[in-house]
Amino acid sequence: MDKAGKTKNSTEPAESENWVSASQHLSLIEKNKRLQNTLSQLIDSANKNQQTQDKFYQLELFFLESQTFESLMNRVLFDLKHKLSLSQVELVIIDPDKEIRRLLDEIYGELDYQDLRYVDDESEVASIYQSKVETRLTHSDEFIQRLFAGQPSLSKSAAVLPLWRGTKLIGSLHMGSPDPSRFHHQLATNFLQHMSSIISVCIENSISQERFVHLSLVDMLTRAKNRRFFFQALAKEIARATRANFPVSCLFIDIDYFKKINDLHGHSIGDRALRAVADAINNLLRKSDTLARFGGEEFTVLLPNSDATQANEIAERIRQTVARLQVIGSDKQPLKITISLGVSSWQPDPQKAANAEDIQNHLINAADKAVYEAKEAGRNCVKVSQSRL
Ligand SMILES: Nc1nc2c(ncn2[C@@H]2O[C@H](COP(=O)(O)OP(=O)(O)OP(=O)(O)O)[C@@H](O)[C@H]2O)c(=O)[nH]1
Repeated sequence: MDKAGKTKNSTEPAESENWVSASQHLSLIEKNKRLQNTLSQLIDSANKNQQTQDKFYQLELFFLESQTFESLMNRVLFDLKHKLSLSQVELVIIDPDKEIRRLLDEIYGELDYQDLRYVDDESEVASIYQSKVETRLTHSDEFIQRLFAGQPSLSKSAAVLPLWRGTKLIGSLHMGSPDPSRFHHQLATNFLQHMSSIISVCIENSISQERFVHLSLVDMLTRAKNRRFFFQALAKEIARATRANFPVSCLFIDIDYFKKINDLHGHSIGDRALRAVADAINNLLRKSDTLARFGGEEFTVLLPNSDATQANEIAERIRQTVARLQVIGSDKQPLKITISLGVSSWQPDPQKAANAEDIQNHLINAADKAVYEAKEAGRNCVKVSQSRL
């Protein structure tokens, strides 16, 4: 019983138990401070993580938005460097049989990136990793030197990310930082790995997209470009020639008496002759020239930076080469294949501004007329248009 006569409840703590000593009180305050510190560090780190996640999320969207292989490469090789403050970015793409290189070459012509490297098979990528092909963060000078071989060493740490599509290795992405602690082996790699998966998907998608573009610009029989591509290339070339003050020339090429080849030897031998003519012309052209199949047995060639004299020489060389072709006919004898060629040229004149459409019409109409003259003159010859704009 207490002084008030109440019986003390046995479950209530004794007064001495309720009493907290000053030292215990201080220690609780300390503990609380520490907990608050830990909490604010956790919140800090969660915020930083959120910011990093947002940054990577934005980057991934940025990659996913690229419509062509060219724009994707610009984003991966240049923009990524700036957005993540990197010193070096290099991309390696596995391209067996050089199929991707050929495809891009045919669509874009010269599409050269210093930091884009193609290799023929997986083993060349595996050799970069030395051991297992998996995400690697390193500050090993020796590894970094080898990674960016041939370039001055600007990086003190690097992330090496394999690019997978499912279980298929399609390439490798290498990022270098001037900061030695940027890519250290304890850093969480999940953001980087996620980004590399997105880049893998984007690479595959953009290449599939380019395959469609290619189908719509190339003549399937002869592998020459089609009329649509020719007009696009011509418009681009006229703009470039105007800026740089270069001449542009066009050849119109028509196979002589082609109907007879079909009639005498059948359509499939006619097709073979068409392919042989296209290949022969293509082999005589520069990479920057464009051969297109304009219609049935008609081809056009766009010759950037060539004047009438140079174009005439090329036309004559093509004529002679085609005349020597050995395409075997249905009678097992070589066919007689000859072509008639018309040449047109245009040279920018600073005194006389011309509009692009007029230049285009002039080049096409003049070359077309010149082929007609070559046919009239007995075929198997070259005529150079004297018409000026
Ligand atoms: N085998 C084949 N023949 C084609 C193709 N496209 C067009 N041709 C044929 O090309 C022939 C063109 O004949 P014409 O326009 O009369 O000209 P040509 O016989 O070459 O006579 P000239 O041009 O006057 O020397 C036609 O018989 C078309 O059927 C094709 O893809 N394959």
